[in-house]
Amino acid sequence: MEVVVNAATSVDGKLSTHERRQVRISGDADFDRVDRLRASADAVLVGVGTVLTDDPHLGVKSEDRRVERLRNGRPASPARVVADSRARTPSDATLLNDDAETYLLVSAAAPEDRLATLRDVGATVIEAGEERVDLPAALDALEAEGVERLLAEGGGELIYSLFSSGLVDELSVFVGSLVVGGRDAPTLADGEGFVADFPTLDLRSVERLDDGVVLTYRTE
Ligand SMILES: NC(=O)c1ccc[n+]([C@@H]2O[C@H](COP(=O)([O-])OP(=O)(O)OC[C@H]3O[C@@H](n4cnc5c(N)ncnc54)[C@H](O)[C@@H]3O)[C@@H](O)[C@H]2O)c1
Ligand SMILES: Nc1nc(=O)c(N)c(NC[C@H](O)[C@H](O)[C@H](O)COP(=O)(O)O)[nH]1
Repeated sequence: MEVVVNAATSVDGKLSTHERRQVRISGDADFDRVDRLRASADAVLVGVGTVLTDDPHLGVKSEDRRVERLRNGRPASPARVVADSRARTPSDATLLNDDAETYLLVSAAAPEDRLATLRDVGATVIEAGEERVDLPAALDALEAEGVERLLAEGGGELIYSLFSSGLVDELSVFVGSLVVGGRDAPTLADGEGFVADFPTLDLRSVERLDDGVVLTYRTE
């Protein structure tokens, strides 16, 4: 499976404010680039933190791209996937609508009643891990469902875990020209943090877009 991570940060590396309030960092051209990435993916992954704060849709917005996918025998939008150890995704979350399939990656610690409620509203549940989602195992299960290209859109906890499990193949970051600040504001990679064996990246391109730059890396 090919795993592509995409996010937008401020120049100081933040994904959102210290209150975890969403900030529009990307401009229209960058959101269109994200739409193109979504259109090329079989599934889009976010952490439940992002679902709880942003209530994202994660679908392909461009009608031309939706039509092109349908013409190729694919659903108009990729499947949505949430890393959600304890099944905290609200049952009225936008990404549970009928626009595409939705997978919830949960752990053995997820309460049965929450799982039943979420299955009732159409979610497909994949269990991997005891307390927290075991991402390598969960991604193997997604691959068995036909997901060959996965786009991970954040947030910082999830992106850190993907790096720490060695699962990232490509990273693109839009760096917008603003400073968000805040020692507790989410950054591109949060989690515990590395103290050695830092993942190193191979810078492949630098592109000026909107009022910022897009940096694209492959992992080594
Ligand atoms: N600017 C951007 O590109 C961008 C993108 C996405 C999110 N955001 C922002 O990021 C913030 C949310 O990020 P976050 O870091 O709080 O949450 P997150 O979206 O990374 O979700 C983290 C949660 O996922 C669950 N999870 C399950 N298994 C996990 C695993 N193996 N590893 C890590 N997490 C696992 C846990 O409950 C964890 O708390 C919001 O403020 C949102 O607006 C910004
Ligand atoms: N690329 C990007 N630029 C930003 O400036 C920003 N704030 C996000 N934030 C990620 C956000 O949390 C969601 O994951 C989706 O960007 C929302 O997607 P929808 O429009 O609901 O499909 N992402």
